[in-house]
Amino acid sequence: MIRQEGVRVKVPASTANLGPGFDTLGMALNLYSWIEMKPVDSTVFRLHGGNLEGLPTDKSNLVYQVAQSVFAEAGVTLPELEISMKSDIPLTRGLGSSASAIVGALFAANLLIGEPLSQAKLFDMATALEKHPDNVGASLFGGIITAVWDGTHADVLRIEPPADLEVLVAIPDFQLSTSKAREALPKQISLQDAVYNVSRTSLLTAALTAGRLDLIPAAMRDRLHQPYRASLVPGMARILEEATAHGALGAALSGAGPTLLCLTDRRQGADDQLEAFLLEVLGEQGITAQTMRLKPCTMGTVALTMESEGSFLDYIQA
Ligand SMILES: Nc1ncnc2c1ncn2[C@@H]1O[C@H](COP(=O)(O)OP(=O)(O)O)[C@@H](O)[C@H]1O
Ligand SMILES: N[C@@H](CCOP(=O)(O)O)C(=O)O
Repeated sequence: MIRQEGVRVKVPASTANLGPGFDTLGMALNLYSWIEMKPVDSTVFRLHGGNLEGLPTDKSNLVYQVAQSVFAEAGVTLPELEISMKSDIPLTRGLGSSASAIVGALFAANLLIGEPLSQAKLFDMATALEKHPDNVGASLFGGIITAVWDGTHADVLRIEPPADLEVLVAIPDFQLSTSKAREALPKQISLQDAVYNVSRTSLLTAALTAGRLDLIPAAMRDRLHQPYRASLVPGMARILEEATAHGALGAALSGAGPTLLCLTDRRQGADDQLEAFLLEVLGEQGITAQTMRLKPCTMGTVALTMESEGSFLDYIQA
């Protein structure tokens, strides 16, 4: 059954790794993108807002391509689509814009044709496209996720974020593609560094599950990827080293960067001092950055009602 009236979905941004959990931990954030998809006679794209500037408006667009992969999997032919998008997630900054586009497209396309594919299937497809499960898992399921990918199938467990956990991000004014930041990584690491990360990822996962924010400073440290990416984000090494002295529970590169992320405890209210520190360190390197105070998003991707009379933009701005 094809929904001729179309569908609308809302997808959260995500931060991957949380420091040590490279390619396995992800957390959804209360920053969103929206996609509307309708069957039409001739494909058209409506991209709203500055974050989507420059993206393709033809059938090479990622969202169109991903939607077609859902239709192919379900044995449905639907080559012409009207796709409207708006996103508050800055592009190529380490806040999961590509994952939100992939997950939103999979979710919307599946909804448009009556949901023949399960959530687990959508997650496998999303991970195969994104190549790692952390961002797509968080955007699809919400909250904090820990996931593994065997190349075909992804297993995931969702963790409810601790109530007092908050997030401060500094988003530098330059883009850093995930592929470039992955090229900086070594092919091999020492057993000592592997143990360093396995132990901290385990502790961080357990601490988040148990709401033990006091364990985050010890757990949120990494030797697998951040040291190799530090030269790509000037100021990052100092921020990771000193953020806890300025009120953070822990600091990390958000995903592949360049955004820097601090976890904070709402009860400590240290954000002003921490924000000033982040901006000062980046500023010393000649980098201007935008800060955002965010929260973990407990919801994953959700369908929005199409009953409203208003346009896509009226609807999402209401
Ligand atoms: N809404 C969208 N529609 C189409 N492509 C998108 C969309 N959002 C992101 N992308 C693609 O994803 C790329 C960014 O992915 P990536 O380098 O992994 O950074 P990020 O950390 O933002 O996910 C963009 O350059 C663009 O090609
Ligand atoms: N685990 C990946 C996460 C990339 O996240 P993104 O938001 O930068 O796409 C990595 O660290 O490469």
